[in-house]
Amino acid sequence: MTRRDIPVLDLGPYRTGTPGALDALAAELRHAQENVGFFVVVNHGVPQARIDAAFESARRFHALPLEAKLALKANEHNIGYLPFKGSTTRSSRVNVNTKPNLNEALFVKRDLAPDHPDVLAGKRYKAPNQWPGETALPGFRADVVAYCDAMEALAKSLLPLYARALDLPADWFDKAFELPMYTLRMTHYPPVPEAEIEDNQFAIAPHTDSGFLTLLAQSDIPGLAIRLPDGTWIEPPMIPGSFVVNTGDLAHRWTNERFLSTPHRVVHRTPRDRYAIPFFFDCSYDHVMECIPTCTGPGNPPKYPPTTYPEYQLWFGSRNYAHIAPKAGEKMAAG
Ligand SMILES: O=C(O)CCC(=O)C(=O)O
Ligand SMILES: [Fe+2]
Repeated sequence: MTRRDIPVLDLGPYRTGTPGALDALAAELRHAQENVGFFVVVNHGVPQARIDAAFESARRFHALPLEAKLALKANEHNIGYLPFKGSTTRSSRVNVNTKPNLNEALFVKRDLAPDHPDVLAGKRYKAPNQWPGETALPGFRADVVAYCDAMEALAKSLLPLYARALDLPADWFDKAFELPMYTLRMTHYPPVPEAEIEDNQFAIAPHTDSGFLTLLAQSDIPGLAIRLPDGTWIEPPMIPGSFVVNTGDLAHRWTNERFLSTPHRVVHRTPRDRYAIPFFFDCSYDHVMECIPTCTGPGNPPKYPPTTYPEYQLWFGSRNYAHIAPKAGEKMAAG
């Protein structure tokens, strides 16, 4: 297997409305989703300055003193700071991960005001972000929110392709994604001397992402590897300014396993700090993901019960993070 096994999709003709471009690209997407679960997009329209500012925000945040970061420790909504070695990827189906990941991260969700009705109602995963002060990091909040807005717009623009790839009308996902849930993970992987890395320990251990799709701005430092269905690990083509896009577990379940949720991991051997800013994109909070009609039929019954974002994320979060646990009466999806 070679690098060429991860398809590169050019969004240019689709974005400019070239006749036939939607269905041509949807066919490429279908191939990528059914065979690899990962692809790379170019000509996506997100300005490079916006991407650079997001990487710079990650660098600035993690350069803060540890006490300042610990003051923002991730809460029951998985919003906030996850300390170094603060997660162990127990949700994995491809590796028994017992060692904590060699990274620290800041999790950001849609920027809700403290008096937002869902916040006041105490809904899981609906809470204000935990920002460092404007004095400590001037412009940080504005840059991160602008990046989330750009990622939300890009992800939404891909939905007609996902719909056509599944032989559905182009607007089929519109209702489900009326107010998408999303999470930006701003990760720092410090260089760790070889001698300090234990057996079966990773910068981020083999895992599948939990959501519908992930947009990962390409880092200039390698480390990400993808496990193809035949078991070989390959690296995505490093195309500056591109995004690596992959399907997560919720798309895998929703499509009755037609779209792959492909395992991946990060091994960080470059003696430099590595930053990653994956954006995890999901449907609206209350939308019930029930097996997509074109993914089931005689002899192919739905393999999963219908589920919602909070039900599935609660299972995933409680496996991987000590700070996430179901409360009495809270519904959780079996993984
Ligand atoms: O750091 C990367 O390149 C990928 C990180 C990743 O897979 C994740 O955070 O889910
Ligand atoms: Fe991932």
